[in-house]
Amino acid sequence: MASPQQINNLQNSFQSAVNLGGSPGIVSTSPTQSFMSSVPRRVSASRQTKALKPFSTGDIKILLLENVNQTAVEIFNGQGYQVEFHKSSLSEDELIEKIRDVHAVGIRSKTRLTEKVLKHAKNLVVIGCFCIGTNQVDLDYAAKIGVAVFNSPFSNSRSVAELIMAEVISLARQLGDRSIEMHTGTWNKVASKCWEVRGKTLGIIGYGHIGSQLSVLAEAFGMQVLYYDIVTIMALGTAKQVSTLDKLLSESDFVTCHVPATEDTKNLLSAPQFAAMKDGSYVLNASRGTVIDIPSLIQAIKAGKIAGTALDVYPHEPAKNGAGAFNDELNSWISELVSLPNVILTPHIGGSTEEAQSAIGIEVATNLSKYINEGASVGSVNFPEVSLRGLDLDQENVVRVLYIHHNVPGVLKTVNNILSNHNIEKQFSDSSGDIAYLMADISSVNQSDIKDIYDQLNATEYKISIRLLY
Ligand SMILES: NC(=O)c1ccc[n+]([C@@H]2O[C@H](COP(=O)([O-])OP(=O)(O)OC[C@H]3O[C@@H](n4cnc5c(N)ncnc54)[C@H](O)[C@@H]3O)[C@@H](O)[C@H]2O)c1
Ligand SMILES: O=C(O)CC[C@@H](O)C(=O)O
Repeated sequence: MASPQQINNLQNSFQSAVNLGGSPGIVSTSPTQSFMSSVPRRVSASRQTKALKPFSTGDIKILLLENVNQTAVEIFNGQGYQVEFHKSSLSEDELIEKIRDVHAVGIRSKTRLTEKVLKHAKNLVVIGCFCIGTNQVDLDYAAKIGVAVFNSPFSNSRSVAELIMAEVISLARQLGDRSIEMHTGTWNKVASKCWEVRGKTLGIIGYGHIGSQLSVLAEAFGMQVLYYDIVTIMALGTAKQVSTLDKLLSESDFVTCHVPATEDTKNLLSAPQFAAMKDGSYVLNASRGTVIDIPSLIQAIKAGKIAGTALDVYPHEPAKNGAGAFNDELNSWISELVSLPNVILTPHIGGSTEEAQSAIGIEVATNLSKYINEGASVGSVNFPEVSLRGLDLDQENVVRVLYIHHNVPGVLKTVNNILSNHNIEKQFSDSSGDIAYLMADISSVNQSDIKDIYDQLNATEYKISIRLLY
């Protein structure tokens, strides 16, 4: 586990890498119980900006599920937030109960934050997906209720690419089967249908962070790389982008999926696609369980068309670790799948390395803290990206207004009218679809003005949510 010093160093390098300004101070969400309490301000030694800090930090409640890395827990504890940590995901009923009062929730891929669940969240400000995928969250609904969602877009990409590379070789050499045989006392020294990967073609579907990392690794093993993507992407090394999925399928010895779970990628590989593949080729999937139609894959393996598969993700996955959790009740075809030769199955561990989890913990916890403390939404996946530079140390009586609203004409006029008794030091506003987000630093604000500003903004017809930081 990383030491506090290591976390600090990693956090510092993360902050400078993403170039997020502002203060590391402590803040809360809305002018509730403790907003008038006077808490000493903390100041960043390096940036010399003023820490925004309206309320007692003890008011901020963070719910962390699915064994989110301890680096995140330490960052949130360091901010003075109240952290409730769970190793596994929760049932929908438990989640609804727990989400009621919290300001932030941190999850990985198992927890479904649906509209039904989010409707019960009364104080929620931000969601952190401590992973790449965000399909488990209803992003549109979250934005609609003014909740920003952050993820970690690439901290585990290398880990996934390395796992896939290992599996490409394992499939080519039937390593899974040989290992299982040895574990049961069987010595089976065979070369038939075992291959080198050198000179073979790897077909990558989705040439994003993971697909492109994998491309570099595969070429280092002497493989040729083809990729198919819905956008035109510059090839790394000597990889070649192909214009159709069929072309990739018909020319590749190994086909691997690295696309997000969307309506378009549902059953992207099904019976017709397996039929279009080379005889004796291999299929890998470490993206999402919806991307491959597994019953059709089973038929293609049984028919001898596909020589093996490596799967890390499934349409339904167990909520927690444990013996017997991966069974036909979860997905009706599991016993059939496990009985087939050259099938490598892993429990969604593509991104599960110490390096990736620690980096994800730091990245997402830092972004969540910056959003809670300063309102900075840069890097959010469902929100307009807005940030303001930090306040100078000597600025007194300054309030930061965070106003999330419906994207309709007339808002700025109304809001600036409310703020007009004060000096607007700086202001930034952006929109994304129906949602818009305005940040403004206003000066010459007495403590007694704060509640009045809040009430006036709260009464505006366009408002989705408001926070005032000072
Ligand atoms: N197994 C794991 O532990 C693990 C870890 C990380 C990510 N993932 C999954 O892998 C997915 C990909 O990750 P990434 O970081 O490379 O994402 P990314 O967004 O960087 O890249 C995805 C690529 O897929 C392309 N794409 C989208 N729809 C497509 C389609 N219909 N056909 C072809 N290409 C399409 C996009 O244009 C993009 O280039 C994630 O969405 C996540 O669900 C799994
Ligand atoms: O850690 C997880 O649960 C998810 C890993 C991976 O699928 C991701 O989306 O990053």
